[in-house]
Amino acid sequence: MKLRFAPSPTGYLHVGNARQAVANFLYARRNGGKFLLRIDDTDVARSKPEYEEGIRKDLTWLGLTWDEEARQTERLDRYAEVIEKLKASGRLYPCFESEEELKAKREMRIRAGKPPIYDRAMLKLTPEQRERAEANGKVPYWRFKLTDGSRKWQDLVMGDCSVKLTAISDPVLVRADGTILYTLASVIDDLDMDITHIVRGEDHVTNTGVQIDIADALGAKANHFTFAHLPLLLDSDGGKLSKRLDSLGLRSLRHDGVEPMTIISYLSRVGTSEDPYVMTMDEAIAGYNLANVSKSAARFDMTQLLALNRKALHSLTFDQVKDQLPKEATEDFWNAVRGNVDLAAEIPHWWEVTHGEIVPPSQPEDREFLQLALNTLPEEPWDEGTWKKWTTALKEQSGRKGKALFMPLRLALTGEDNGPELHVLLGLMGHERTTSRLRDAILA
Ligand SMILES: Nc1ncnc2c1ncn2[C@@H]1O[C@H](COP(=O)(O)OP(=O)(O)OP(=O)(O)O)[C@@H](O)[C@H]1O
Repeated sequence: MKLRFAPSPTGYLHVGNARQAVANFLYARRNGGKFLLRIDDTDVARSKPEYEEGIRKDLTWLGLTWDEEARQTERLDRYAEVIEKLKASGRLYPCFESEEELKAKREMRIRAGKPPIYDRAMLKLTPEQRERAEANGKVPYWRFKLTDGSRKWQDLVMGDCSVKLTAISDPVLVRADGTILYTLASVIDDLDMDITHIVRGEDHVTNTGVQIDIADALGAKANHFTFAHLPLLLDSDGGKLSKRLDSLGLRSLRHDGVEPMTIISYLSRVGTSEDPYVMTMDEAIAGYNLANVSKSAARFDMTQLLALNRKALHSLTFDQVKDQLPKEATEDFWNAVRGNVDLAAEIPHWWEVTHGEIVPPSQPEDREFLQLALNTLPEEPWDEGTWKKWTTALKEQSGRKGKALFMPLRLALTGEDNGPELHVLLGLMGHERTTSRLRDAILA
């Protein structure tokens, strides 16, 4: 068994692309198969080395490893060979119509109530007509003659699938400048590289019908590949994700401090009936099952991802998280804040709270209470009982309790209306910082 993830380096990966990478990887590993990374860079105008580098970096960060890799632009000689064969067999046929001519034809067909598919006029071109066109300086591009019928397959996610080839225009597979299109290059690669399972987005269903036809023309046996088309992942408003717009990009999730295993766990369960929980990679592999993937589009739920990430961060030990913490951070600090952050990007703020500077918000109606808090703050040395001693005294002298007692203190000491336990933070902040913060809050 061998699977592949074949992104085009035309942008940075978003969570939708990542869903496919994760599905291919987990499925391959679950079944003892191989996993190949193939960079589909035949679209030279849009492909960029920095995107390719970005893709590798994001996949590596996620913890996905691949056994082989390939790049389409390194296989151009092989493609040329196959293209010649398809031309010789007549399956690739030369076309000379311009964009404008094709547009006019499409409009005519629509007016005549016919589907706007290519009429195969160029199939009837005589050798003389072709010579004349070339003598006039026209260079052909090449279409693939689809068979007249439907291509069917049993999809691991979508079930029975069928694509009616008579309802599709013969696809252009070679441009006038001789460059190959993705649709053909990808079939040649999948055959040459012994890919057995093609797991990709639902946007490829029509391509699959065409590609089965191409694979057949290249001599592949029936049902050579097993297909699984996973529904697209939409943003929370149901909108399309786009590599070009960098929407929900892996890079930005990484920079915000989402843990890679949060993403793997989430993506392995999104669009299934099973709830995600924070898994190890081994658990994700062992529990992955394409049969659980729903046929309908799934929405990416940031709130759910953050809740999962909070749990993932909570479970990290000081040693595991050290690299993401401020340089001087201690284990006590991590233990105090670890249950209260959704994103690692929030950690520096808590470091400022316990060891740096913050500007407390103004609480004019609580100034007197804060002054009382300052007056009753126990002198050093502090110990485990200091918080209790302080708040008991404060409670007695102010007559406050519950939220009225704790919220002004929390706001004055941390600048936030929620966060780690105050008694733990107090110990980390120390007497001097606590005093000056209360003073600042009184003056704010
Ligand atoms: N929103 C999405 N949800 C799930 N899978 C997706 C989504 N968008 C793309 N994919 C899948 O990601 C894989 C990588 O494809 P590709 O690199 O062509 O991405 P793309 O986002 O479609 O790129 P482009 O915008 O350049 O066409 C394919 O399997 C494709 O089906």
